[in-house]
Amino acid sequence: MKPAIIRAERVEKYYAQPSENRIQVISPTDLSIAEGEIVALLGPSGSGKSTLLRMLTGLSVPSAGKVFWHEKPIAETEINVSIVFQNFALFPWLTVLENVEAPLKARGLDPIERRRRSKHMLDAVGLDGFQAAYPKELSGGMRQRVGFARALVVEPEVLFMDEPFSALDVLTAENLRSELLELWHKKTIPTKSIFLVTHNIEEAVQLADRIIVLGRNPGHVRTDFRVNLQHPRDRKAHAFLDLVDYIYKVLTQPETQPPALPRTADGKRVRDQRLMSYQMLPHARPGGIAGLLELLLDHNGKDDIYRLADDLAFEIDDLLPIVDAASLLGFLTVNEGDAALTPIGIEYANAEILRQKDIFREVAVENVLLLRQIVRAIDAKSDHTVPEEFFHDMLDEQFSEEETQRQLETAINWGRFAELFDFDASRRRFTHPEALQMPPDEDEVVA
Ligand SMILES: Nc1ncnc2c1ncn2[C@@H]1O[C@H](COP(=O)(O)OP(=O)(O)OP(=O)(O)O)[C@@H](O)[C@H]1O
Repeated sequence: MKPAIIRAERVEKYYAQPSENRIQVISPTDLSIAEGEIVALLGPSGSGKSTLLRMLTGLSVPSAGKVFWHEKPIAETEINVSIVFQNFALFPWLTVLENVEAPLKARGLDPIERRRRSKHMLDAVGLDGFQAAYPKELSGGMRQRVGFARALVVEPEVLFMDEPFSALDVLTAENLRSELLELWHKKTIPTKSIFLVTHNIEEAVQLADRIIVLGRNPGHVRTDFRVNLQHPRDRKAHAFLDLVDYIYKVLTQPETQPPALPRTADGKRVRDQRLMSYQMLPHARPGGIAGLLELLLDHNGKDDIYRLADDLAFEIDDLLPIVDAASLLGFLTVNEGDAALTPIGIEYANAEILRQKDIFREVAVENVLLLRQIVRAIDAKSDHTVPEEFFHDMLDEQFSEEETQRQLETAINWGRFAELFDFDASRRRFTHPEALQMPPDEDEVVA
């Protein structure tokens, strides 16, 4: 095996919370990127893909562990990487040519040389003739070509890409992917390795020599394997589909053997989200859950999750939260990448909307601690209202601020659908579902 260009040794990332606790985003992880390979990093939303990319590129300092560039600590050496972002991240006030020249200017290259190199790179990505255009005049696909040209013009040893094709339409993305592969295989670019973060399984199998799949809570490597398929890869070939299916299985299979609970260097308590008192609610809407169950019913109550995603033209990131939510509520079970309806799931899929609400209410209270607590708190209060802040403060012991907001949004959404409670957005209070509109506070009354 070729020597590593970048090597991460037991890197981890955690974030401090207002309390003593810390949120562990990445548990201690070893990972290396070697010369000559395209590595794809897959994983569900929130598994820490971007966080890992940022640590490998030196953009973010690990909370513990080390990252080496050619075996030297990354902070102590000059590294040669560039990153292509999902949202292009171009400078809108600069022309296409000036955007591509920008990193060379930052590296102090003289104007003639930087213009020569930039024009050459614009030609290579098919943008000759667009040098004087501004980003806003270009389509998404063209903008991302500029993104590629700007990343490649510095001749990075490792090219990092964070979901570079996901903001593009299917055909444009396909086109750019094959052009990138061509540049790579024909060695038009001197880049020695490519590291791609994606949530698109087929994209990973199409491009990568090696695929790493992350799991969540906290982020950790679930599998890391080589893809030994010849290029160009045939998406319909058995070997291709087998790999796609395998990755789906890994992503949908519950992890029965959790890795050891991490410890921080200074001995502070690190929370493992698996051991939290609140389970993380998957962000799915009741309508989406019902849609999935109905589709499964049409498929005789059981099907491969990969096939379901294909039927729905969903990407795994869109489908997984719905599958997770349906599983949490007891509507289906997941085994070896297959989802199967449970008896209550079958009843739900066949029911009319009012009966669906009744069933949802029962299973939600039974299975979701947060909803149970909200209902109990409303019942216990004489005015039958509870401030959102109360639950916010409990949740943010365990989740980031952003995730706390998302958890509350999902709880409100589910609670409203099941008519367990209502939410008064102006007062930020949970209320009884049949509560009469409260009169405004006296000081809010305008005389
Ligand atoms: N500053 C922060 N403070 C607390 N938690 C954070 C912070 N930044 C990120 N996180 C958490 O880290 C986790 C991993 O985030 P990250 O963006 O790396 O995941 P991802 O796999 O790239 O997700 P996606 O596919 O949705 O982009 C998330 O749960 C996120 O809420």
